[in-house]
Amino acid sequence: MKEKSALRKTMRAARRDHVAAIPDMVRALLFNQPPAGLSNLIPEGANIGLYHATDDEAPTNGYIKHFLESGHKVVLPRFTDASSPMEFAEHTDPFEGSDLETGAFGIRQPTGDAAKEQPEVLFVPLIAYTDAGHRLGQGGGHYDRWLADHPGTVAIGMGWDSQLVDALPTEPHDQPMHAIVTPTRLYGPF
Ligand SMILES: Nc1nc2c(c(=O)[nH]1)N(C=O)[C@@H](CNc1ccc(C(=O)N[C@@H](CCC(=O)O)C(=O)O)cc1)CN2
Ligand SMILES: Nc1ncnc2c1ncn2[C@@H]1O[C@H](COP(=O)(O)OP(=O)(O)OP(=O)(O)O)[C@@H](O)[C@H]1O
Repeated sequence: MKEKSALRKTMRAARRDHVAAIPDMVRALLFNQPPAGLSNLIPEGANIGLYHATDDEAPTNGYIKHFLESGHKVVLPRFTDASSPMEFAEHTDPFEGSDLETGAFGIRQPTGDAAKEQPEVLFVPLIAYTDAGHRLGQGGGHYDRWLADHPGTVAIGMGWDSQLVDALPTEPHDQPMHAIVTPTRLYGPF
């Protein structure tokens, strides 16, 4: 969809500028652990899906460590290219990343021998979001397809405040988030 691709371009650039303007010492303090308001959405012992963040994405390392320390299994997406579906596999070493390898688009993901697992709560990267929980992703349809195929999943968008937009172009396959978390706000739970 043309309108979405144009918006992705603008919003990726806005995100790059936003992140570049955050001093490193401040950035290190952000997204260290999920806000208390999310705890109702996260059943005890649930498998938690996160992602391995690229440079400008909301960082996930703090959440990964937090959930592992709280007794949850953490799973990360694994995919071969933009057109094939993604799956999730267990990640146990956030300190060294010894169980990860670099895949398509330079994204670190679980190696082939990591056990396939299903997330029950899924933190989702995004390019833009609205205050009603609508989300614009990378355009591969990976998360939209996965969430359509796993309807019980609690989906929580993770992004920077600069990624908020008034409205997004929508298509019937777009999957709404149950909540969106930023360094300053929790939108939802809806
Ligand atoms: N960190 C991370 N992992 C993820 C995703 C994501 O958005 N972020 N995904 C989300 O679905 C899945 C991978 N799917 C992807 C689909 C398309 C592109 C993509 O088109 N990338 C752009 C480059 C973006 C940029 O760096 O500005 C491209 O190559 O044109 C990336 C990932 C699963 N893992
Ligand atoms: N449930 C689905 N079944 C089949 N194809 C789908 C489904 N959901 C999305 N797609 C396809 O995926 C492609 C990308 O969709 P869209 O532009 O909405 O992606 P996005 O929301 O930005 O990406 P993502 O969900 O990966 O972050 C579209 O061609 C769309 O038709």
